[in-house]
Amino acid sequence: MIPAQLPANVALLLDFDGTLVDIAARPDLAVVAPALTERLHRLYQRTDGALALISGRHVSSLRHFLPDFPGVIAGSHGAELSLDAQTLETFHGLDIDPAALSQEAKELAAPHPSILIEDKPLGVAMHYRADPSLQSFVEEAMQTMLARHPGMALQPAKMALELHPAGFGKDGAVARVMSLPAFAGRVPVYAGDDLMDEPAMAEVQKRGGFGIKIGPGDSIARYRMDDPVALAAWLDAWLAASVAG
Ligand SMILES: O=P(O)(O)OC[C@H]1O[C@H](O[C@H]2O[C@H](CO)[C@@H](O)[C@H](O)[C@H]2O)[C@H](O)[C@@H](O)[C@@H]1O
Repeated sequence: MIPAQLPANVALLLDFDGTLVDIAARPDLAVVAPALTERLHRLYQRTDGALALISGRHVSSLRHFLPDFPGVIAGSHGAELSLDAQTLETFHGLDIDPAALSQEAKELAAPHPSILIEDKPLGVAMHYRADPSLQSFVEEAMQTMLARHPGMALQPAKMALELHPAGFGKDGAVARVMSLPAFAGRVPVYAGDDLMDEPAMAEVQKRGGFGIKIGPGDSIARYRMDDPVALAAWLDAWLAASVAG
């Protein structure tokens, strides 16, 4: 079911992969349409700045794809917060050596060259999208990494498993963003496509807002849309109606 409209005083919280852009073969191959950049600027203006990306990606990856994004970015599953291009705050208290994690993951994945290791500043991800039959192998390898790194946790993603600081998730990211001045007192609406988005859906619905699940799969979100194209069209219609009204 598609929501009839957005609340007048909405805070828009948006996931990136699978929600604003289509899922791609590899993380670096995500494609940002020029219309998306323009849409995000208009949403930022229409919400008086209450626009945030809430992503499993790290902030610098999101700024690479959306260099002019005007809103707030909560990255790395809520362990990072960036209010603008000049600021980046991290919240974990761990001593993380990303190069060592990357090397370790590469060694564990070495028997299967189709596994992709994604370097992340606060962890590492192992992707098996190129060969989904390697899911169990990846799960086992990442369990090995988890056992070696106290304070870290595993986060399943689409055709991937990520090691990242424990105690962080998108529900915490939503709570942190909603406490910022531009967001406080507004009705949070969250759109996401993945399992890792479900805690965020729960958090916004607990706060009187609603979630929108993008694509197939079980979800506690009150609403659903087929794909990023459907979400984009719905947001554009809301922006157009705002101008007309
Ligand atoms: O929270 P998100 O913004 O949705 O980010 C979640 C993870 O997305 C990326 O991986 C996923 O998208 C890739 C590109 O479409 C795809 O190739 C991969 O299979 C998906 O799992 C990203 O690479 C991760 O770091 C994010 O945590």
